[in-house]
Amino acid sequence: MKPRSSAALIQHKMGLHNSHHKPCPTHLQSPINIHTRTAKYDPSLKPLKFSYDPKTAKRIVNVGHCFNVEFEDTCDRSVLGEGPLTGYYRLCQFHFHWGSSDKDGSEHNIDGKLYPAELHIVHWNSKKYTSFEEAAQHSDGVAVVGVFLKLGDTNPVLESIIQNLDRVKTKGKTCPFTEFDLTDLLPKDLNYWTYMGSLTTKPYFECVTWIILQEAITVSSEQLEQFRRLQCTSENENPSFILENHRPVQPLDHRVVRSSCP
Ligand SMILES: NS(=O)(=O)c1ccc(NCc2ccco2)cc1
Ligand SMILES: [Zn+2]
Repeated sequence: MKPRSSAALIQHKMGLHNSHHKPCPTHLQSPINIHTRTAKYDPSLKPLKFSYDPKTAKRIVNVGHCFNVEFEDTCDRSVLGEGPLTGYYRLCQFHFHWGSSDKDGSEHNIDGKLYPAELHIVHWNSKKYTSFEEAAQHSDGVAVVGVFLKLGDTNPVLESIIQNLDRVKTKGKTCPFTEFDLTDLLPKDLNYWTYMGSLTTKPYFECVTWIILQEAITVSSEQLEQFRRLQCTSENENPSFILENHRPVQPLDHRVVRSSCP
């Protein structure tokens, strides 16, 4: 790259490196492709600390573009702490993203590799804010743990969720779902990548500290088929199915992905 003159350097530093003299906006959108060789090991990153109370599991809701497993989040009984976070974040729900075939479905990619599905465990900063909706308006408001699902044997813990899906087949339906230990769904190895990003569905707020686990959990092809039998229509409409609900990857811009291990 040709050397910059001092004037051009100053302009560049001030972000005036374009003709219309406005700094070009950087987007902090998610998901992204994680280029593992460019991720930077950060020894100051702490191990993740999951403190989930199975009694806070409440219900499963078909929200139209996916299903949410919701938790009681009126107090700090199930929280995620440490890791890249300051303080602890309160668990509010988890959900999945999947594709119309086993060839794609995850939102984040690893070195361009797509997984057939991705689990998102959603938490919000209950020390500073009073609800998820309020927290989602702030850059330090939300923390989402992403876990890849890879094709393999039937996952018995996933099965305990999937066996309820015929009770929430259509949009808006709910069913009780209690006494669930979410830590049973996590992989053994809790090493992670982390970066600042956004919600991957409307309203796409740039409020998320993303924490992507490096080890995947398994899901069988038959279990993925059950996800695709959920309907995005309500019970009195002609049925159409949630065949896929994953967002394409977004530009990384100047963001750096950090890794908890070298
Ligand atoms: N896929 S995800 O984990 O990034 C995610 C998580 C949560 C919401 N919530 C959507 C919402 C409602 C009010 C404000 O925001 C949307 C997307
Ligand atoms: Zn999600």
